[in-house]
Amino acid sequence: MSGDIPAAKRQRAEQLARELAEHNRAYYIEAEPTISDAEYDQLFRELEAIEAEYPALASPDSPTQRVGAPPVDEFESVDHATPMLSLANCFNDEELAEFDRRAREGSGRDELVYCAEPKFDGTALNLRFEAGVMVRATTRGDGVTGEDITANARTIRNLPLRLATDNPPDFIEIRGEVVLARSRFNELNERLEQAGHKTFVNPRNAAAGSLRQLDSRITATRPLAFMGYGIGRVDGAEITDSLYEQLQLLADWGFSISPYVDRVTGLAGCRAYYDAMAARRAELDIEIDGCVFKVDDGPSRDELGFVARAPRWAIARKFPAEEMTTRLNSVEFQVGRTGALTPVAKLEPVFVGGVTVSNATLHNMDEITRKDIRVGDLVVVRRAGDVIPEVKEVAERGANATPIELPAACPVCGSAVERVEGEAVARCTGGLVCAAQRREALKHFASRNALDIEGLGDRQIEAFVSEGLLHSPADIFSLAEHRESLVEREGYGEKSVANLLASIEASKETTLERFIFALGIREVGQTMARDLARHFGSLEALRAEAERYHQRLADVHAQYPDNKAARDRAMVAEGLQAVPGVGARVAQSIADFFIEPRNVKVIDALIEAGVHWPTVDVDASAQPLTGQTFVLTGSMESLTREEASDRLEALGARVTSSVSKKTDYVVAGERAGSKRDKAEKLGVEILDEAGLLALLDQHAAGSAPDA
Ligand SMILES: NC(=O)c1ccc[n+]([C@@H]2O[C@H](COP(=O)([O-])OP(=O)(O)OC[C@H]3O[C@@H](n4cnc5c(N)ncnc54)[C@H](O)[C@@H]3O)[C@@H](O)[C@H]2O)c1
Ligand SMILES: [Zn+2]
Repeated sequence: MSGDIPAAKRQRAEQLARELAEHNRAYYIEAEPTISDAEYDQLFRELEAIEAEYPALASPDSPTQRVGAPPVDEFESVDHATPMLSLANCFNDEELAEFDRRAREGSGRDELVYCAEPKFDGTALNLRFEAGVMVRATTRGDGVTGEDITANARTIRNLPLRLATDNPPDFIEIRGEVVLARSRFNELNERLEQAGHKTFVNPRNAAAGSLRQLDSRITATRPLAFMGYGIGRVDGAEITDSLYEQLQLLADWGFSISPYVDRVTGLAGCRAYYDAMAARRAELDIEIDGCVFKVDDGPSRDELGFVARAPRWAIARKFPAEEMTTRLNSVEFQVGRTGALTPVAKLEPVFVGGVTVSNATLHNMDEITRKDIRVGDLVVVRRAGDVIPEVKEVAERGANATPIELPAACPVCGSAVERVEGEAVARCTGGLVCAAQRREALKHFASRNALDIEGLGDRQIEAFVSEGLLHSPADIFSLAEHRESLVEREGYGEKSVANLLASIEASKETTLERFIFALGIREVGQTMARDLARHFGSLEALRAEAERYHQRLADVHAQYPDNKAARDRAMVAEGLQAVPGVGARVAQSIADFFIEPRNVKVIDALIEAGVHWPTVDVDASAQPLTGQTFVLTGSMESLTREEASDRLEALGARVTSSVSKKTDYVVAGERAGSKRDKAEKLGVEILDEAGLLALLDQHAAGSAPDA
């Protein structure tokens, strides 16, 4: 039978097995992996696929049949009372559905209830308690035999050394993950760096490496935490067979468990849980790399049983890998709306964060220099959540790698490129002469949150700009003069041109805040535009104040030519800076914008073309919470953050995302983290959920007409 296996397959399987065993050692023993988890998983799946096709190749010691890595001599080896297995994993929704289908069939249920938990990205630990006292702690090792690291485990501060109960089981194994919170990880790395030691790549490796220290005094200096997730063998006590209830039991006994554990029903429940955790991932201080779904009831689990390395009743639904390595082929400089030159990496396409990425930002020249990135290098690309993919660091220096240089002239218009002292950003000095800046300014002007011109998207603008139909935003309103030639264009016709011209006409009726936002003033986003509109009520008032500010700035400069602190102090009370959220930098760019004659010309032309808006009644728009800034953090029971934010904004408040001295209130729900700490440090008032509701009620009541 083994004669049927093609030699190439056998060789590949052997090679994969060898490589994976080597990676296991680097990962579990050294805590210094040499490839990313995603790449490891790819190799693992390749081996699994070959073994599925040729089962004779799946030897009992194949990495697909075993867990982790065997213990080393440095620690004493200890057998677990029940094996510590791994988890089957899946990377997409179909595989999750397949798991649910098999679990239902295997257990004979129409629908299963799952205990849903975050999958901690740390390292597993098994604890033995005898008569309620922790007597031994072991690593997972190869799943059967682990390493005795009791002395190290005792140093973990949130790990109870005695169960908080009067009736402990005679014997119990408690399992969980040793983790290092992100914030603690950064502190640790800083400390290591200062002491001239090697730093860790990520919190997981730091946790694993710290736990396996031969000197427990070193472990004691590492801010590790233990998060309980399960129970192994139990003697001398009847405990609930519901995994969800077992977790509550762990919590009662004094263990930290994830605040996000839940009980969900069926595939739909698992999906919703996964989506919710994926959305929350970035803000969690303890890193997670997926969700775990475990069949909650004991009898169903017994029906399902185990395969070699994992239970059939549990699955880890992994988040898409956020980092991958690939080749940096070249660098292009893109010119933005404000002339800023952004270096963009052109990459060998790579699947990361759930999408194929071939462009990633390199941020600016300072970052490139700091990370010493060169064309031809193998680089780590990161795409976390919805953020733009970035080149994080060099993974390996390429042969013949060449340094990246900032062009002296704008790649689009040829104007000089300038780098302002103390700023990381380089800019094209061409202004509206530069087609790239014009194009980006026009895209911004027509975009949804600005004038919202339907039918005039990025693609159309690019075409119109390159054909010379559009130079400045005001030209949009004379497109009607080119009706004839527009109709002739490919992909256009009478009807689409009529639609486009109609939506351009309709966009003339707008609001002051949209108009201010559409101008594309540097540093002025949507929220700021709204605040400016509300504060000044009219464009004339804003313009007048910008001019006054500019003049005042010049005077103050003359008064204190060498004293920036004095200048800053003198400007604090100036008109523009009285608007919430407007600091010296923003005020300066607003002033610069309105002083520039080319901008004034564009504004006048737009108004001339018929763009108009109702005046904002400054007094009427002053609402109970106008001028107050809120930051929301943590979760609340009775309303989501979006709802809270909507209700606050409806009362005139500003809701922002970062806490500063200018923040009036931080609303801290359950599990609020670093933002709450920062508020405490800065002395910003903190409201809990009840406090927020009271505040909302008070103002809602206040605005209702009294009988
Ligand atoms: N980069 C490398 O070289 C390399 C090498 C080996 C392994 N790996 C990574 O490790 C994975 C395999 O490791 P594994 O076998 O430890 O599996 P795993 O880490 O994917 O899943 C099993 C482990 O999850 C942990 N876990 C976290 N939260 C849990 C929860 N709520 N309930 C139960 N368990 C929970 C437990 O420690 C358990 O042992 C691979 O898929 C790969 O991503 C990478
Ligand atoms: Zn240019």
